[in-house]
Amino acid sequence: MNRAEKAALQLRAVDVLRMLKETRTYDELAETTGLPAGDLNRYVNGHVLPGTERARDVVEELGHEALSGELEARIRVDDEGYVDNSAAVFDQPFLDLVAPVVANGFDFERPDVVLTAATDGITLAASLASYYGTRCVYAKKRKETAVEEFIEARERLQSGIELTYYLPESAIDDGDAVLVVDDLIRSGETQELLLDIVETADADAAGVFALIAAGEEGMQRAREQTDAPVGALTTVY
Ligand SMILES: Nc1ncnc2[nH]cnc12
Repeated sequence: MNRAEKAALQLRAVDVLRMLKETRTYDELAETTGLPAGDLNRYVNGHVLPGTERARDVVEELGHEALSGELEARIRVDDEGYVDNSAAVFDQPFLDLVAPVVANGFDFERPDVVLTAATDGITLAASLASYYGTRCVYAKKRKETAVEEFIEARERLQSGIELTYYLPESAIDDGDAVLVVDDLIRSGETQELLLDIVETADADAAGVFALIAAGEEGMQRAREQTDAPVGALTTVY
């Protein structure tokens, strides 16, 4: 971790503690975290920053659990198993808390680019890209105007419909480490297309991440396609 990442981690730990503090007293927060109430008070009030190790523990362990809980509280699954996650993907401050937890808790290689597919993954990808200080790029189902060269990935879906995603060729360089992210992974079809784009670009996958895994199928499919870590913050059904 470089100095800027350490500072970002310390600030994110404060964000996580502030989130937890909203529903707890300092004594309860001390119990949850195992840290002294006096220190917590100074962190939450912004007078002192937690050291790097403490910050890492807060973000990786507490953050992960707390954010999975927050995410679960924000999503609704309908009778047919479809997920309404608008309360998560429309909430940029929430996603800004997710980014350091993802960056520190999933063994992903440090990416040069964060890649998603338009549209619902974009806010998450933007948070992650901002945390890592990298580009955020997204493939679309149509060719953007005035771009001359595209990387294309085409697939026939389970439904029989052919789907093509297009990414401007300049978005990913040879040898880039690319973190593939999306709000939701279910069949794994979108992730497969995005991983195809990474391969066509002669780049390397740094990992595959989704906020929500709807079942295990998509995660499994992604694992078959890449050796990079594949993870989700929460799994429904
Ligand atoms: N919102 C959603 N819920 C469940 N499966 C999906 N596949 C694509 N979008 C989905």
